[in-house]
Amino acid sequence: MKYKSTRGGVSDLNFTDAFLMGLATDGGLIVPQTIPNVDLDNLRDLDYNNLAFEIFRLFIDDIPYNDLRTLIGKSYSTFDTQEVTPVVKKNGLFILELFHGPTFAFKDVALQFLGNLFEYVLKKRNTYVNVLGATSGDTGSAAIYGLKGKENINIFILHPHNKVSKVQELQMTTVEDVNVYNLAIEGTFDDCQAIVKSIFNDLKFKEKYHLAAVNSINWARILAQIVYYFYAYFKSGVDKAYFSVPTGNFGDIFAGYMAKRMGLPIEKLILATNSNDILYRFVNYGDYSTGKVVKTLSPSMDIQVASNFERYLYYLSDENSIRVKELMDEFTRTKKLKFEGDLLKKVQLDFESYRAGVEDTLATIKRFYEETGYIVDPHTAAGVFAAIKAGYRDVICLSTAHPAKFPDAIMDAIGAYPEKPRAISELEDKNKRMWVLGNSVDEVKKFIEKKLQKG
Ligand SMILES: Cc1ncc(COP(=O)(O)O)c(C=O)c1O
Ligand SMILES: N[C@@H](CCOP(=O)(O)O)C(=O)O
Repeated sequence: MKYKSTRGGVSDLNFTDAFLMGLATDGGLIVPQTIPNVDLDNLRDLDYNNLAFEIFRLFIDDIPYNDLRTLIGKSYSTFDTQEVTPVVKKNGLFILELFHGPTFAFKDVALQFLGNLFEYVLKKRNTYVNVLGATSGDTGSAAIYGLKGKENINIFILHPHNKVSKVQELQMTTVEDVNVYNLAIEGTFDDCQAIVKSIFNDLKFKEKYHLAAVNSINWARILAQIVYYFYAYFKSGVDKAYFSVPTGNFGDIFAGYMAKRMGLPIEKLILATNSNDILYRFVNYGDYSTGKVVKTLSPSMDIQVASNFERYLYYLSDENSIRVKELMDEFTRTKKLKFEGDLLKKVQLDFESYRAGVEDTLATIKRFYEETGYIVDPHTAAGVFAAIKAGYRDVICLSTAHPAKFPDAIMDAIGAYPEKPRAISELEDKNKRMWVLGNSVDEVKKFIEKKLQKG
């Protein structure tokens, strides 16, 4: 399998080079040059690790199979269930529980693998990386847990200061390994993501400091997330699948789109947003224009500019890189894109979208709890809200985080705190380490330079 950029300036990369490149050097996102088709019958009865192996090997042909199996086994041995992503049925909905990893959010599924993959690749190539990432709360902790203490890796994670949940902040800032740097930026997640992309686009700086990516701009993230769509489809036993996906950066739902393109019978991808509704407006009205980021009960989805939108745009434009580049340049200039007619109809064949405001989120947590005794976190609640609105039978809702990461929202909804896993309750007593920086590319660059020169 070879990889190329959505903007056409990079092509014929093998998987490992695509993985290390992260953001393509022409500013685009990396995609596979072809999309493999799967034979569902060969995958149907596999356990999670074997399913992951069968899917990964369609996209990775430069890592020996035995090593790939070992990496997968090591990555998912840290989950609290062998199923890795179990599926439970509640009130006519399937809940795909993606929060059984070390940081209790779906990001662990990919980032446990990426941590081990970095370690493996760096050893093979006898080199090092400095990982740079942006987080609205969950990617940061999952990446830190995936990479902390690993040799030849430093990790710099930017989060919006005071805009992530208390538990999310503690998960990131209580890790004391010397290779971990938490930077709290005086801005929004969009600002953090823009700083990170701007630094990656400074190719001299990127090369000089061996920068690498852990956000979903890295193709390996998407790849690892494709697996659980297959897993949930087989576990649920549905014939045609409807997936409801709480969405912010468009990475998770894009993995579902890829699964569909690989032959998984997905009838519809239901895209759930919170009040930061740019993707809801895109799907329903063809209006992809940025608004102001607002703070909600689901902070990890408090995003306007969705990183992976460009990957979808590439397929929506029939893999026309010139068109993608034109559209992305227009978006950079005007902060808006408009889609109409047949193009919008094409979007609506794949997706439908609903927006859960604060009251919808609270009411969904409450109602679902009263009817089933099961507590969903505020992000999952947006997906459950959307699934109920859509009204299809047997929708599979991606449960992207454990409710204990957002105890205050749960208290507001049901009048009680969710049970805390020990790893979360222990956080309060630990030492914290973070640096508060302005919303400035230069400040972040200077910070990185200073820390790396010292080290
Ligand atoms: C708990 C949770 N749910 C949903 C999302 C949205 O996922 P994506 O950004 O892949 O659209 C995020 C952030 O990525 C998250 O942390
Ligand atoms: N919601 C995410 C934002 C970053 O998304 P990513 O999937 O591109 O890493 C978070 O929790 O950090």
